[in-house]
Amino acid sequence: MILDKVQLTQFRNFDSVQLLPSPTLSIITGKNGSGKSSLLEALHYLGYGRSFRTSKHQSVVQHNCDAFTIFANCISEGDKQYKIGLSRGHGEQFKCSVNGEHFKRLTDLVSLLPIQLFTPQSTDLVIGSPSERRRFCDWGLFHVEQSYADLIKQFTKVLRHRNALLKDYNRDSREFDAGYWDQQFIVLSERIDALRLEYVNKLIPIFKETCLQFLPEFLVEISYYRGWDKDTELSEVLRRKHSYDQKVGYTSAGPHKADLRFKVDKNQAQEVLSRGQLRMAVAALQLAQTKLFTLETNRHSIFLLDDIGAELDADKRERFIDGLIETQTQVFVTAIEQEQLEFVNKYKDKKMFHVEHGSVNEE
Ligand SMILES: Nc1ncnc2c1ncn2[C@@H]1O[C@H](COP(=O)(O)OP(=O)(O)OP(=O)(O)O)[C@@H](O)[C@H]1O
Repeated sequence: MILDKVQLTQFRNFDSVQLLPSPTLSIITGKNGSGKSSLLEALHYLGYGRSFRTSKHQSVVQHNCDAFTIFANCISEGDKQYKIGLSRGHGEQFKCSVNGEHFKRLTDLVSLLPIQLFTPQSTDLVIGSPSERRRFCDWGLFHVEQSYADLIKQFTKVLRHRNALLKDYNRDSREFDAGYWDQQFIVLSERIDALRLEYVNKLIPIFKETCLQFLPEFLVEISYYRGWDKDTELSEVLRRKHSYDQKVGYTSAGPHKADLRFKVDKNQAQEVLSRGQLRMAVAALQLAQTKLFTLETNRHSIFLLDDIGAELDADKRERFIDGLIETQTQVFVTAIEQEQLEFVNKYKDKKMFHVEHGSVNEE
């Protein structure tokens, strides 16, 4: 799916703007505070139902206005058109529609548009908490494996219930000890683990090959940790951890503790790599995921690159964008100045946009 037209109203500093992006590469330039990241933020809403800068939807609504609206005209691989609308006002729920039909669940909308984001903060994917890497893996599975979103939803419900019983264990242990919730927990955990393992096993060789282009001087390795000891059955792990879990009031092992572990030359990545190199590791990982997505689904994804000039040298910027365009990804890039992207002259059907005073003009 690619974006053919995007219209925003009352979104950040944009009163009302329209963008007709290129199917391959759209470059958005403008001074600090002109609204470049806000444009990407609006596209991010279409793929995730949230901003990448704030968890407060009201911050995104233009000052002194009631609601923001994002409208997008998308074209699928089979040339089918989708008209997507999304709006949210102060204290309201999302209103979303696809081809005029209103959707109750935001997941129905976000599953249509596989969007990835790279920003100067993206190093968190390597050096941040395991939840960042679980989200990364889950994005890949969510867009490749149709049943995955429901599986995660069921698991989250069971985990919450199990944790509530653990917290209450001293008052009433009967429901917990009956074993029904453990059985559910184990069945769902093993299904999630099997899918994640299969996914990571496909990702690793693509990542290795991509790393050779981005960080050839290092041996970068990733391995999958499933959230409990690899040689022990989950039922046994839960049994051994029971008194600890009861004391702390939550489940300390399971797929909600899974991770993708990074090693660079057998050390922690942050001990070996510079900030720019960490960004390259993230770029390689996201590019590998994009390649895998295209291979598995034969669909186009969308990639947002915010502030590309920050700590990536020209050679790496070019390599990153080349790699994305080779996988037929629709790419949106922001930069303060066009000089940061001189190499883009080689792309024939790119479009350049300039953002200024709340308007977006094609150049
Ligand atoms: N809710 C809002 N209503 C109106 N204007 C807003 C709102 N929130 C932020 N702004 C303003 O919108 C502008 C756009 O900011 P944005 O971060 O998108 O700019 P940018 O071009 O990415 O800047 P930089 O290059 O510094 O990262 C800023 O001037 C900001 O003050």
